[in-house]
Amino acid sequence: MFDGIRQRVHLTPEQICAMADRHFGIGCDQILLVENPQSPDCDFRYRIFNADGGEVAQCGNGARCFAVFVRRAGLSDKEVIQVETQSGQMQLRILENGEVSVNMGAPRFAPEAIPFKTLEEGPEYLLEVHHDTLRLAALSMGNPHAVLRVPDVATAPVTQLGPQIEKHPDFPQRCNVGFMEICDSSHIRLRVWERGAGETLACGSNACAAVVAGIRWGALDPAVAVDLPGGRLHIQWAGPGQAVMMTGPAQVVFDGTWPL
Ligand SMILES: N[C@@H](CCC[C@H](N)C(=O)O)C(=O)O
Repeated sequence: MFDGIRQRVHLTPEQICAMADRHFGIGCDQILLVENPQSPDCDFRYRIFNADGGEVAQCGNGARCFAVFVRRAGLSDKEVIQVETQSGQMQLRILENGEVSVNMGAPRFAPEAIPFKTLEEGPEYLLEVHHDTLRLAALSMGNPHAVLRVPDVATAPVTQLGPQIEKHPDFPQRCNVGFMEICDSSHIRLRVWERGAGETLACGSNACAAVVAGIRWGALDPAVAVDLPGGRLHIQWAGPGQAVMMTGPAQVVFDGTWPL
């Protein structure tokens, strides 16, 4: 059980993100707040906040970082850590090489589960954006994702189209937008415009969404290496109803304390 919360402080997520910026001079993409779990099967529970202070249900990078944080702080020596999140129970496994493998759960495609406004469910949708019609996949990894295929990720219009798709009225809870270049059937390059955070160096849940979309389009194998600006992830998906497995590193950047 987690016994780290000794003092309750009343800060809003916006205040925490702003303090992180002020004290550490960084732009945080997400912050995780750790709590005691409700289920006896779980070791920890955490809540996830985007840089804009909005609470969200899923964060693949956060899951890997959390596993490394727990091990480093000596909070658990279990090989598999069970955590509760808003998107359900997740298993985080620390591998011998220090990387973390995360069971990200099964993707969901039902439009109301994403949520995405469309008349029919499909592996691909057409979305009108500023007089252009874009082809994209829409799916949920516990949080909403759109994935577009681009010829060259380096020149993809991430900062132009990303915010427009993120806030498109057909995504009523907004979405994370991935721009995927398929190098070959087991290797993609990806840049992500994240809901509530803008373009980030990596997004684990969008990496899962991109690989799932590519597999459904018949363009990718069940195991794919995903190169993001921040590093490489390995994603595996065996098909509908199966959980997506994400494996990759997490690196400690610094420790800090806030005088409250
Ligand atoms: N911005 C996302 C939540 C964070 C995703 C994360 N960076 C990841 O690695 O999966 C959202 O609003 O859903």
